[in-house]
Amino acid sequence: MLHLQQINKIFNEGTSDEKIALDQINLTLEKGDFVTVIGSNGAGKSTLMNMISGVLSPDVGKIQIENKDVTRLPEFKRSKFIGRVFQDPMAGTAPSMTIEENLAMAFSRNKSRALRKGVDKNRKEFFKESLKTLHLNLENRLNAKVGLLSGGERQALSLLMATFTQPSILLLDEHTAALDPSRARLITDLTKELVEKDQLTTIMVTHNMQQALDLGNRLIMMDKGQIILEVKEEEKKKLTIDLLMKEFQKIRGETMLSDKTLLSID
Ligand SMILES: Nc1ncnc2c1ncn2[C@@H]1O[C@H](COP(=O)(O)OP(=O)(O)OP(=O)(O)O)[C@@H](O)[C@H]1O
Repeated sequence: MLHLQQINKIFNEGTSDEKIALDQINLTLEKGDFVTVIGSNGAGKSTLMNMISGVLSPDVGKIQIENKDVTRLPEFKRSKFIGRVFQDPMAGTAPSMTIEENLAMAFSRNKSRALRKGVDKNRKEFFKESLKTLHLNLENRLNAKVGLLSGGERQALSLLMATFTQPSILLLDEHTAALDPSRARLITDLTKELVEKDQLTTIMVTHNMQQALDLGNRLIMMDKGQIILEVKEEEKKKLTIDLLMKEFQKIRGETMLSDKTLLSID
């Protein structure tokens, strides 16, 4: 479904600004896997998302989506495989267009898949039915300009637009971080519902550990461009924030120890 093989990304290579953003990343997601990604600032989480969506290409390594090698496929050609929701509620929708126009735009981006589902003829009905799943009464506001919606409503719409054509991969990039707690909860619940409904293969970056534990069947922790911890299924269900913190501490402790070792060698 998604296969990342030996992905490396170095920014400003060979300069004093050199930064290894991704270091030998190997990751395979099966259909329906929902992976939450945590890690400290600068760990490489956004770079990983940009690599999968095609915003960036790897220096070394291979990316496959649905068994197709997309490593050198530009973002606009990859978009038919990918749905993405960003942190900023303003990023995923066009404010001067109506809800219906926004949905139509998202729909046509992934038309071939959607057409196969035979929904093109009854598009308006399909949009309304899809909007109902948000429980925000937006199905009765098809002609409202999206710029008039609240942040939470816009983020819910972005989530719907990213998912309703059933992308091969759904990327959620701290998509609840800019919302107040009650709206964040609403979007978290919606995410769970929409992803489970269609068994979408999903990667979600979050700084909220509880959210990382509550959602998904897998969790990865990144640090300094590497995946340093992977937890799956039953093991993930048993995880707590405390355990995660201890694990994080342990791993970072080891890292600090090796830094000290290096310093002492110097
Ligand atoms: N375009 C770029 N040019 C130079 N360095 C970059 C670029 N993008 C990212 N980096 C660096 O690569 C490293 C990984 O960055 P990335 O944004 O992927 O981290 P992150 O885990 O998403 O962090 P955060 O949680 O703070 O958003 C960081 O050290 C960052 O400064």
